[in-house]
Amino acid sequence: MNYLLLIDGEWVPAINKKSFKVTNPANGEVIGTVADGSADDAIKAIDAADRAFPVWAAKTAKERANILHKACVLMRERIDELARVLTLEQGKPLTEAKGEIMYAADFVEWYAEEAKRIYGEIIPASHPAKRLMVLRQPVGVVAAITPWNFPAAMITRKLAPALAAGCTMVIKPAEETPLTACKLMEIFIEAGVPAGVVNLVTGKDPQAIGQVLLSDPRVRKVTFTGSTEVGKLVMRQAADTVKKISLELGGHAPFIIFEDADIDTAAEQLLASKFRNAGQTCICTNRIYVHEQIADDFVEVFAKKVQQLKVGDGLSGEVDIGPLINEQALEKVNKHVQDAIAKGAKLVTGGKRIGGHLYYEPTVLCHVTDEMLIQQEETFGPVAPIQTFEEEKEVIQKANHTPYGLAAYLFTKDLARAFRVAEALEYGIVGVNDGLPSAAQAPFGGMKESGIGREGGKAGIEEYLELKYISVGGII
Ligand SMILES: NC(=O)c1ccc[n+]([C@@H]2O[C@H](COP(=O)([O-])OP(=O)(O)OC[C@H]3O[C@@H](n4cnc5c(N)ncnc54)[C@H](O)[C@@H]3O)[C@@H](O)[C@H]2O)c1
Ligand SMILES: O=C[C@H](O)CS(=O)(=O)O
Repeated sequence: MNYLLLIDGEWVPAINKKSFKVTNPANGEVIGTVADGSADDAIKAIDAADRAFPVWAAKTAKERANILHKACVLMRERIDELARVLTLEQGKPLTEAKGEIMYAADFVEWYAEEAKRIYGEIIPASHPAKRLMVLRQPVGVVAAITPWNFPAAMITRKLAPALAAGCTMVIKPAEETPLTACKLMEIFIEAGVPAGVVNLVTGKDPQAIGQVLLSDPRVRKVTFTGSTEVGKLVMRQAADTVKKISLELGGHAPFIIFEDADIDTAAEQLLASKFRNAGQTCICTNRIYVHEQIADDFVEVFAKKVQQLKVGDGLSGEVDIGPLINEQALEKVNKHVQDAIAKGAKLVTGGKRIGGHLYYEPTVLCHVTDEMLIQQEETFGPVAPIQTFEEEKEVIQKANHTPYGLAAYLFTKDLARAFRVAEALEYGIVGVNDGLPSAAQAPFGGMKESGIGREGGKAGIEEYLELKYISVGGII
């Protein structure tokens, strides 16, 4: 697979004619090459998006919706091809990759429908000769910067509402997973997206491309998904031209299991929340709080399930956990495990690298304390650190004691406690007896240093719209 940049409806080489290799994290093999775009290519892409904006914005909602519906159909028809490329470059098991493609297509379907419901308002005037109204209009050219862990869904979660609203877009995908982005562009072109409406600038140097996307005054909106560290940098750079901004950043999810919870259900849901994508999702559980009354039983049940997990190449059949994305990621995971053990945690299962490549054993630690790095930093790997608690108020304080505020989980059969605790948790997403809350029709996003804005659901399209208030006088 060898791809170029998509600019103004054409696949073109980078101006510097450079390209870079894409490798399979399961074995290090080269699986393709893509253009190594730079600042000059980003400028050309913005030129194209700027030219295309008035024409795309002038299309009817139905015309935009029809194209999005077609793209969704094509994604679902090509799920096997898309999922295989996604697993090859990102590493997740094929079943998870297919799940991601379905999830990504759901955003396209949802916003194909929402495109036709961008309603305005008529406001009762306080003067008889006036008429007050509000229009919702597309923001304009959007820059999208996306991460490697969900290379399809993190693009369509932005592209679909932006196109539905009438915006045009320049996308810079993660350098680790550009091929899925290229495949998606082929689909949107085939679905009928006109030249220049969506542009793709791949590159090994995100800073050079980002610098242009974040400073060009023609870009009126930046939507970023990635680490909190880079998100802060993006926010600073976007401030100089006062761009609208959406940030979907890091998380550090607490998973609270009360004494009345069903142990097997909580263990199954924790397995899903913790080990999906080898623990490389922004809403993966990162801290586990089990009530002291059930802690021993829970750890025994959970550890047995973890030991059943199969680790290997995501393309090789029945695998539950694929490789981590790169050496740095694996080193961080191992650092968290070794730090915890050095500070008194007990290793229940796992705890080491497997073989010569980027595989790490699914790991459970108990007797974890707040002083350990794993309780403070986003691990982004297959490690489940467990500590106990006694009182509801205590565990809520612990759960909220973090700069992050993306997702949290609680398990109880007590309805009053479910609402009391869910309302007290300082997180944008709360799973109550549910370890997998994400859905295209729901608003996804965080509080505090986990982000600004929401993606998905009704809220997700507002990020790409400007409200215009029109006051008409002299109507006698
Ligand atoms: N909240 C969410 O919805 C969500 C979803 C997925 C991932 N994430 C978070 O993303 C992180 C993992 O993804 P990642 O490793 O790709 O994050 P990252 O911040 O390293 O990179 C994200 C994107 O930013 C680009 N980038 C990096 N430095 C840049 C710069 N100086 N200027 C412009 N762009 C730059 C990268 O090339 C990539 O496209 C985790 O923290 C995870 O929690 C959050
Ligand atoms: O990692 C970030 C994704 O947003 C996770 S999810 O697939 O949306 O739950």
